[in-house]
Amino acid sequence: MALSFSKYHGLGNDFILVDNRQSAAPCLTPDQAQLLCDRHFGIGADGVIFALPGQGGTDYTMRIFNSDGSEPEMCGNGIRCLAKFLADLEGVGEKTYRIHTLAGVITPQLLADGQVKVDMGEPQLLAELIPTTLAAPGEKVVDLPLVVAGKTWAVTCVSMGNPHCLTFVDDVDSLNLTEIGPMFEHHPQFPQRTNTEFIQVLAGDHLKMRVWERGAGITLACGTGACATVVAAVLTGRGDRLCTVELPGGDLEIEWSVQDNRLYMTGPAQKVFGGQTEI
Ligand SMILES: N[C@@H](CCC[C@H](N)C(=O)O)C(=O)O
Repeated sequence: MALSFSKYHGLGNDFILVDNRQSAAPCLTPDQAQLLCDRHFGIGADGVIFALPGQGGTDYTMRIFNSDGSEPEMCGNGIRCLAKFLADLEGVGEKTYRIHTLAGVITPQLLADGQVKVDMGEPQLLAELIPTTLAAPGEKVVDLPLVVAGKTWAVTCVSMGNPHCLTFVDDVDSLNLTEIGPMFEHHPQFPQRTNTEFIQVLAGDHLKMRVWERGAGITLACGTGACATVVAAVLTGRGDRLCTVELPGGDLEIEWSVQDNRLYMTGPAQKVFGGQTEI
């Protein structure tokens, strides 16, 4: 069977976008998505995103498979790419979409300058909502000790619909993420695995972050992770509510609003190419 696809990226976090508007179920299995994401034997991507019909009065539904075939609840860079993909399909410019995701309704807005601003919703902080067993149900995980690779890390946990474990370090570039990333991801205290962000504070409004993603490994950027980074920085008194988060693929502007407790993420989304592949 031939599959038409488009490839987009948000700061180098890259996705295969599939027009799945004719059916409520993704047209690929997790195994097929995993093959397409392979950088040697497939198209190459951090994940596959499906644009499905909207549910519950929304414009569209987003489903996503990570490059290992697992299905996350949300993807920040991915939803900016999806918004751009939908606008390209519809032939429109500035527009706001209401997108149903497994993490609730998310609202990306295409701006006049080509950037996409996304209302990412409210962060969840209670241990059982991350989920993690690092604290009792009803409690938050803020700067609590976690032993990984023989070292004690002070970690903060935040859910942006998907799980994030965040830790502040003196020098992000010196870390061997390939070695320690999988140990955080599969740590028994994260029953649904976790994304892990390593953060260096450059200034109160400027945080440098590297990420090991659940189901994808090292990526050049993570939108939900950037939002979780600002939440962790504010909770631990290390950063401001309005921050530039510097990632290997570029910068995201993140605001954690005092007014409505929601996270707002602004960044780019770019089409790379389109094509057809056999599956
Ligand atoms: N890159 C994403 C997050 C994708 C999902 C993540 N790997 C997970 O399993 O939760 C982003 O930009 O948010």
